[in-house]
Amino acid sequence: MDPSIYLQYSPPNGLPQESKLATYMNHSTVTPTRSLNQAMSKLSIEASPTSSKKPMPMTISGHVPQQQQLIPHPQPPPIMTHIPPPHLPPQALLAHPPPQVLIGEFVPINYYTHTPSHALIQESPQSSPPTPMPMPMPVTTQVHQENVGGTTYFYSTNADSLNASAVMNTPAAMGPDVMGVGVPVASPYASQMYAGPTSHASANHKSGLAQAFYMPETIREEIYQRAQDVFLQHDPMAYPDIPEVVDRYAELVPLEATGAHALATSYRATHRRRADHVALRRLHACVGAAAPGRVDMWKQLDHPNIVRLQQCFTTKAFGDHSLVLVYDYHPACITMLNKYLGGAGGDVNGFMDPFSSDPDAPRPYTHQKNAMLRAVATGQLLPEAMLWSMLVQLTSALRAIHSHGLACRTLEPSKVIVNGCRLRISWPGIADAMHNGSFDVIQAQQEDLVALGRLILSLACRTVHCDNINACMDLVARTYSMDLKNMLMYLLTPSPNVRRTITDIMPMIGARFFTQVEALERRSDAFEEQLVNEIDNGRLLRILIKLGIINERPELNMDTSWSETGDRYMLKLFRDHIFHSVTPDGRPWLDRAHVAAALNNLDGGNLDKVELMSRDEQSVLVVSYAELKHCLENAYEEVMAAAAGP
Ligand SMILES: Nc1ncnc2c1ncn2[C@@H]1O[C@H](COP(=O)(O)OP(=O)(O)OP(=O)(O)O)[C@@H](O)[C@H]1O
Repeated sequence: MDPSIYLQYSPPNGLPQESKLATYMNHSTVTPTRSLNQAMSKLSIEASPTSSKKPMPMTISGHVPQQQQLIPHPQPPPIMTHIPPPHLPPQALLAHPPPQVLIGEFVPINYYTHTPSHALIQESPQSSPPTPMPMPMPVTTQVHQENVGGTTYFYSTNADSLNASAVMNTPAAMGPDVMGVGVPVASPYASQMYAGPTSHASANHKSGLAQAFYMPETIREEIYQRAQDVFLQHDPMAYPDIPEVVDRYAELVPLEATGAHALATSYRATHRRRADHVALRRLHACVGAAAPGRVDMWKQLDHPNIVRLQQCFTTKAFGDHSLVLVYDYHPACITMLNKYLGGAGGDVNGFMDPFSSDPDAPRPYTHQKNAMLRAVATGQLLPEAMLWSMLVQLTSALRAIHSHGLACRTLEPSKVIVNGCRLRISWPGIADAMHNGSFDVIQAQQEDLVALGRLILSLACRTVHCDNINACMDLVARTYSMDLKNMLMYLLTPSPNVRRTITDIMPMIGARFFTQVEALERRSDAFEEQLVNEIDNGRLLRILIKLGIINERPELNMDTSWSETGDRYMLKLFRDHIFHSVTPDGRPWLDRAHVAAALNNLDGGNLDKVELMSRDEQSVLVVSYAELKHCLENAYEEVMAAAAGP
């Protein structure tokens, strides 16, 4: 706008020419998008409809507020107090999580506590997702101002905006229900609006709408634990014998304490170029080369219940002729032995090794029986559903291995790792890498089935000392179903004349496959829902980044007042509105729902109005989020253009 036009008008409570607000009103409406420019040309300017208000011709991207918005505020707020627009619920980004209930580790049916849906409605009646609005066109408009109790209010008015509002209220814009023809109308801004929680998530699993916005504690804990594991710093001086670099890998950290005469050692390492983590299994002084054919077959095997073998190489970096196998690294995993069987001691009750030199140590049979009875008495036996879940996962892994013409040969509690409710066979292919001689694969596969039976029996009795099969089966029969007992009997009693296959036990698992599938579906629902929230959080973060880049920028293109004038001044006031609002008695008003709602409205660029008060509390500007979004886009484009250079 030509400043002379502005100077012609000097209202009694008008803005001084150098006012920052005036610089906003003077701002250019050149929009960053071509379509908006084209739309602008179709719009016309109309005179102010209300004679009581003083027209100030200016160019502003905005819309005529509804009639009631033009009526002066009867009691203008004496201080900067903003009432939060109640349209949108807060996002997960912005608050501490409420407590969650962990339900079932292996059968993760429910990640949330249940609450009837009426509770949700009471808690936050205005939490429905906003109606996406069409993008306002930058139009030449008129601004009215009025002074109420010493505060000047500015409104933009324009007949075209009224038309825009009218368009908003057409049946087509209101969606299929209003139109009554069932034709959904897609909003071009749907991707920018928070869609709210899904009905199945909020109605079935949560104890309040607030929980819809925060990640369930179980998921958060799992993810934090993994991150913690990955970012754990190790002192390189603590492992002086470990080489700095082994082949393409560096930063080796032992995964376990090993004795001086260990035959194998495991490390976490980092790929020097890709920077991702891997798990290395080093076989000490392994002179014979690995059987290349079978190791290659293991590399082909990609299964969710088997740790993937990436490569295998020999090295002298450790001072001997070591064979190193490289596997995918699964952070924060724990061996089944440590998790369910009490670690190296071998049972969950922490009894001593029955073969120890201690004369008071219980003898194997007594020890075994005591361990089992103690587990029953103290309620430490695992739920049957969990055992079936493990059986399904391990059976699935063995099925993949056997169908590749391989045999596991190392299925034991210390060679299965657990991550949450996922089991994986760890260090697969080690036996084939160590012994390159030929062996009977069919026989080895039969032994895998027995090993599977022993593993499940150990878990059922919560002890690795399962040599007395009869006593163990007794316990299983007393505690678990006949189906489980029959399955274990089948696995543990090989018949020399009958060749069994892993598929033979599938009918014995039967409908429990469905239970497992349902549990996984529920788990994936829970994760998907969190993903939706995180996508929205990312959107809010991006808009915050844009605001941060613009607000308080010391200078742009040698203009030191850039961030304080024009569009940027509006954004500064908006930043105050979001983050620096105060209560009527002057205390900071900290409402994260307000922050999230304001950012969502800004991102959506809808036509709702927001009152922005200048810091001297002399003026209040009533603008739509659409205008603010326009200001944001303009200012950000300016910064980007400056960053790109001439
Ligand atoms: N792929 C993997 N990713 C991350 N950690 C793993 C992986 N495989 C195994 N681990 C972890 O490495 C550690 C050592 O595993 P390892 O199999 O060497 O255990 P172990 O009981 O000491 O067996 P062994 O006596 O045969 O060495 C365990 O804590 C296990 O959780």
